[in-house]
Amino acid sequence: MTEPVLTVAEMREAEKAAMDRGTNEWELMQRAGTNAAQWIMRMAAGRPVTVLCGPGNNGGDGYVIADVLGRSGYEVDVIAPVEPKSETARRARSAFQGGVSSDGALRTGVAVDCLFGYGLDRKVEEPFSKILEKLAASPCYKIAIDVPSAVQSDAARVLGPLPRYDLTLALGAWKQAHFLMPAMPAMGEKRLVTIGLEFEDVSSTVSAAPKITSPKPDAHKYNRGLLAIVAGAMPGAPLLAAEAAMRAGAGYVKLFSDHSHPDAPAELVIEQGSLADALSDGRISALLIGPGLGRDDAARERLAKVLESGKPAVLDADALHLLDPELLAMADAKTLCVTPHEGELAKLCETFGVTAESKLDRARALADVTGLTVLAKGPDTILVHDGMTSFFPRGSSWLSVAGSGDVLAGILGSRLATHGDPRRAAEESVWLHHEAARLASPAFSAGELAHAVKPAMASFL
Ligand SMILES: NC(=O)C1=CN([C@@H]2O[C@H](COP(=O)(O)OP(=O)(O)OC[C@H]3O[C@@H](n4cnc5c(N)ncnc54)[C@H](OP(=O)(O)O)[C@@H]3O)[C@@H](O)[C@H]2O)[C@@H](O)CC1
Ligand SMILES: Nc1ncnc2c1ncn2[C@@H]1O[C@H](COP(=O)(O)OP(=O)(O)O)[C@@H](O)[C@H]1O
Ligand SMILES: [K+]
Repeated sequence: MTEPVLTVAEMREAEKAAMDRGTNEWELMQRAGTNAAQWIMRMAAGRPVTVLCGPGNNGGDGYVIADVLGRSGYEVDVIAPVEPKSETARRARSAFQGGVSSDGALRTGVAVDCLFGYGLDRKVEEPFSKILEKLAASPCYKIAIDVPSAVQSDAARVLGPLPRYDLTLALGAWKQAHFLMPAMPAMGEKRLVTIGLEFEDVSSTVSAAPKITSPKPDAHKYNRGLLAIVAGAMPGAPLLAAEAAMRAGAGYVKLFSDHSHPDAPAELVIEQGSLADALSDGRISALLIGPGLGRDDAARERLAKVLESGKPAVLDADALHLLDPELLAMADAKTLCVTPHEGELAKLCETFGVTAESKLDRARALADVTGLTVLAKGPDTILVHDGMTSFFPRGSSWLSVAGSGDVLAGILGSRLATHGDPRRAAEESVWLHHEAARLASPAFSAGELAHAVKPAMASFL
C-alpha cells in the first residue's frame, strides 16, 4: 500500500474532511491515543510509563494514552507543565482518572512524549525545554507521539532540545519531517498508527520496496537493456558505475571511453573512438554520463551528444555542473534523471534560476522548472518526478564514502536501461543502493558496494 506523506496543512484538511463526514475530533483523538497505546504496551511490557502532556491535541493524545494504560493495569505518571488549551484536550484531561503533576522526575521505564505534535510553530522554551532536557538525559525507553516535540513537522527544523527517541509513532499519516534531516536520525524506529483518515490527491508518498522481476524466458542480452556509460577525463568513476550496473539487471553494459582500462572486468565491453558513431547504435536503451566526465569543452561536447541522442539518460556528477538551459533544450527532459547531492543541487538551482529554502523545496522547484526527474541524494534522499515526491527510509551512514554516488548512478542507469521508466528506476536504485550498503557494511569501499549490488538484487526479486 502506498503511504502518503502530508504537510501540516494537508493533515488539518484530512482531519477536517473526516469531521465533515461525521467523525468528531474527540473520536479521532480516542482512536489515535488508543492505537498508539497498543504500541506503547508492546514496548513497555509491564514497565512503568511516564506520559508528558503539552497544551494542544498532542497533549490530548497523551491523556488518552495514559487513560488506556492505566485501565490496562500499568503504573502511569502524567507530567503536564500547563493545563490543556484546546477543548478536546481538556475533555481528555478530565476523562483521565489518574494523577497529574506539573513537574517531577522521570521514572525509568518508558517515557511517552506528547508535549507538541504538528502544531509546534516556534522555539520551545521553559518549562517545556527543561522537560525535554530531562528526557534526553534519562536512560528510559523514549517514545515520541506523532513527531518528536522539538521538531517542526513540515521542514524537520529542530526548535528545542531533541532527545534520541527509540520509537516515533506517526499518527494518521506520515509527516515530511519523518523523512528529512536534521531531525530524522533522532526518531529511532518509526511506525504509522492509522486512525481511519482518508486522503485525496496525495502528491507525496513513502517509497515502497520495489519488486524486481527476473528476465523473461525469451530474454536475450539486448532486450534486457543495453546501458552505455559515457566516460570522459577520469577513468575510475565510470568504471565503478559500470561494475554496479552489470549487477543491477541490464543485459549489456558498455563503456564508451578513450582510456585504457587495465582493471576493467573482461565482460565489460569498452569502445573507443567517435562517440557519435557509438551512440548511433539503436540497441542502446539508456545512457549514463557524468562520473569522471570532467568539466571542460570536450566534456560539454560529450554531454551535448548524449542529450542530442534522444535516449533516456542518467546525468550525474560533472554532467550536473555542465547542464544548462541550452543543453537541456536539446533533449526531452521527461526522459532524463539527475542525481544531485546537496552541492550539485545548489549548482543546478543556480543555473536554472530556482530559489528555495530547503532541500525538499529546491528539489521540487527544480523538477517543476525543468521537467527533469530529480533524485536529490543524501541521508534524506528525495525523489521528485512529474509533481510527485517520494521519500525513503534512511540508508546506512556507511554510504558516506567516496564513489558511492557513482555506484548509485550505475544502478540507476542499469534499471533505466531495463525498463525505461525514470521514476521506477530511481526508486529501485535507492532501495538497491541501501540494501547493498546493508549487506556490505561496515566500512566498505565503493568497489565492494558495487559488488554487493548482486546479493541486494536477490532481496527484491
Ligand atoms: N486535530 C485532530 O483531529 C487530531 C489531532 N491529533 C493530535 O493533535 C496534534 C496536533 O494538535 P494541535 O494542533 O493542537 O497542536 P500541538 O502539536 O498539540 O501543539 C500546539 C499547541 O502548543 C502551543 N504551542 C505551539 N508551539 C509552542 C511552543 N514552542 N511553546 C509553547 N506552546 C506552543 C499551541 O498553542 P498557542 O500557544 O500557539 O496558542 C497549541 O496549544 C497532532 O500532532 C496529533 O498528536 C490526533 O489526536 C488525531 C486527531
Ligand atoms: N550519511 C549518509 N547516510 C546515508 N546515505 C548517505 C550518507 N552520505 C551519503 N550517502 C549516500 O551516498 C551517496 C553519495 O553520493 P555522492 O555524494 O555523489 O558521492 P561520490 O561523489 O563520492 O560518489 C548518495 O547516494 C547518498 O545518498
Ligand atoms: K510529540
